[in-house]
Amino acid sequence: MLAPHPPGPSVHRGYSWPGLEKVSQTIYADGEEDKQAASSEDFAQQPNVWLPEDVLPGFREFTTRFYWRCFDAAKELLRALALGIGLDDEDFFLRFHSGVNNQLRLLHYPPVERERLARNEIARMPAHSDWGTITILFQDAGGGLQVEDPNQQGHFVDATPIANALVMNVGDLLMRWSNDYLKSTLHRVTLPTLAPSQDSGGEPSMTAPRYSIPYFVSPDPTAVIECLSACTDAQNPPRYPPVTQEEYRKVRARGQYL
Ligand SMILES: O=C(O)CCC(=O)C(=O)O
Ligand SMILES: [Fe+2]
Repeated sequence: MLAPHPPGPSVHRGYSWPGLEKVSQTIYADGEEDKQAASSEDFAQQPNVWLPEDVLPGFREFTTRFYWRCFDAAKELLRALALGIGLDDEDFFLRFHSGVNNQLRLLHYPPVERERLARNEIARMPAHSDWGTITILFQDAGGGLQVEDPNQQGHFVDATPIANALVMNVGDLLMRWSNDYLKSTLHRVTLPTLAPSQDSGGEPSMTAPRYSIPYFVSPDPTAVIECLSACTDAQNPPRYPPVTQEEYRKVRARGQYL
């Protein structure tokens, strides 16, 4: 193993093999390890785990550049969200996000038997919400990502791939900030929507592999997330107590909700 995932389920770095997280094959990379080590203890405990440079020349440099490019796009979204929520200060969210606590994941879902996936005997990724502020997601053309209809529990709709478009998920912390005005929806990855004949020419009883790249945008660990007054009033009091990102991450890593 050239870039092994560190022990324990809550540290997301390096290569994570199928089954480790009940997900699939993933490579995690986080921003810039120099910055992390310098910026907080937390990141010193979670240094990146890179492949040796000669195994995949340029991977580290490219991935790091891509990480910060994604953050540029995310900052535009955070500004738009601030205005959409009704804040006067479009930079409000930026003050809580230096970018070092984001996470870039390169996901590979190997081919699986269609029947078993259809019968829910295996899941590509079970239903969950993301923990951070927002997630931006790049997905291939195969389909399979579904989002729960917030008005109809248990009813999932396809997030059909659109060429050159990214998907943006609202995470739990933006839901808390906005006092449920923006919902962090449950989503999952299931059977590809592409017909077997359109798959990449493999076995018809097997799905094609799936590739996706989520970029999780999280506040800095010490940021306090508190329901915004723009989203609360007498009829709509704050639904959540203030919490730091670090506290919330730990609670969710234990499989709990606050
Ligand atoms: O692979 C996908 O499209 C979804 C990934 C996802 O939801 C996640 O990693 O949190
Ligand atoms: Fe997700």
